[in-house]
Amino acid sequence: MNKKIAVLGSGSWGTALAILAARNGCRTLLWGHNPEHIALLAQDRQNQRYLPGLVFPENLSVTSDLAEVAAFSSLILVSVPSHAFKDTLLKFKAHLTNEIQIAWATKGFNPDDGCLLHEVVADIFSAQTPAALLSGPSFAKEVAADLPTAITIASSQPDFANHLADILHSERFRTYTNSDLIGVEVGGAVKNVMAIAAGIADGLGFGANTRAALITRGLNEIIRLGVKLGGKQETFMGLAGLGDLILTCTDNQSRNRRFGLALGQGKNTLAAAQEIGQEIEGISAAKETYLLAKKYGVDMPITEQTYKVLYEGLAPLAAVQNLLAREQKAES
Ligand SMILES: NC(=O)C1=CN([C@@H]2O[C@H](COP(=O)(O)OP(=O)(O)OC[C@H]3O[C@@H](n4cnc5c(N)ncnc54)[C@H](O)[C@@H]3O)[C@@H](O)[C@H]2O)C=CC1
Ligand SMILES: O=C(CO)COP(=O)(O)O
Repeated sequence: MNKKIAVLGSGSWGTALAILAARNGCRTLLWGHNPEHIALLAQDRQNQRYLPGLVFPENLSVTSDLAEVAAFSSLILVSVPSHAFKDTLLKFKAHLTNEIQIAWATKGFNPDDGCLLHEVVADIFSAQTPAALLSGPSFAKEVAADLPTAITIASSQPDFANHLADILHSERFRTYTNSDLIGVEVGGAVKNVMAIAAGIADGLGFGANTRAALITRGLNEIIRLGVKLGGKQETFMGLAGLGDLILTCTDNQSRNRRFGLALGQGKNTLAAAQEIGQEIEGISAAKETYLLAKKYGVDMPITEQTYKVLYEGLAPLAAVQNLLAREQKAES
């Protein structure tokens, strides 16, 4: 395979995806914004901080120079946190001289305005720029350890989705294509809010019944918002919807779930976030989802209570009580 890809973001997910592409025979360049961290990666040939013990394949190199990225490949895969997504693309664009194809694996909204990330991409580049999103149940450590994983590649340009699938797909990493960008984006962003809520419930000592109820009613909320924003209902029953929701609400590898667990056990938001020490996308997604729900008149009670715990100092137990005290209604 004589293909090249540049991965932007040298955290756990960007590193795992770069290792995956390189293992598949693709020449891969991993970019990170922190030159000292990148120097360590170059020296150790592994990412000690995020994926210790996984030696980089030979065809994986690293850089902190966006000009080098722009010269290396016309295909980039962005895996920086959502708060850095727009800024990273703007800085990258300044170095571009040729056509570009953009994929991203970031899960979240643009923080300033709650826009979906495909809107950010279309604004910065053009609506014609080949664009695709990677999402679904995929913990970085398990992908890097080559454990079987299945994900969704969403794009309105089937040729580009297939091209990306060709680079990433392997026996241990199955890719499914989907044309519903909005549904896949909303599923990936809002499941992090539900994972915090599920963690809170477990941290408070509630049981499996509560967790299953939160996942099911959480899915309902995600569908209501996603369909309102233009996503397709069936997308939310797939890997990037229910699949990722189950993963992050039930497994302690999830930073969002662990953050919620710490809150339920009595830690404050700052202490809980410091304990995790990595990106917790659900914190900002709770705010953005809450504001979108208000803007579009969508009923999202779990999101609302999670928002109030994170931003208004509501006690986790009171949040659960508020949910339970809601009036009896038909299941929908
Ligand atoms: N870790 C995982 O298992 C998965 C993560 N994701 C998504 O991938 C995205 C990145 O998450 P992780 O890599 O897991 O986070 P992480 O916490 O492991 O690493 C975050 C990375 O972002 C970098 N960063 C921080 N501020 C930055 C800035 N202003 N500009 C550029 N880079 C900056 C950090 O230096 C670090 O390399 C998130 O949206 C997350 O939801 C998606 C699927 C799986
Ligand atoms: O999105 C993820 C797995 O699909 C990772 O979830 P966390 O960010 O909660 O760890």
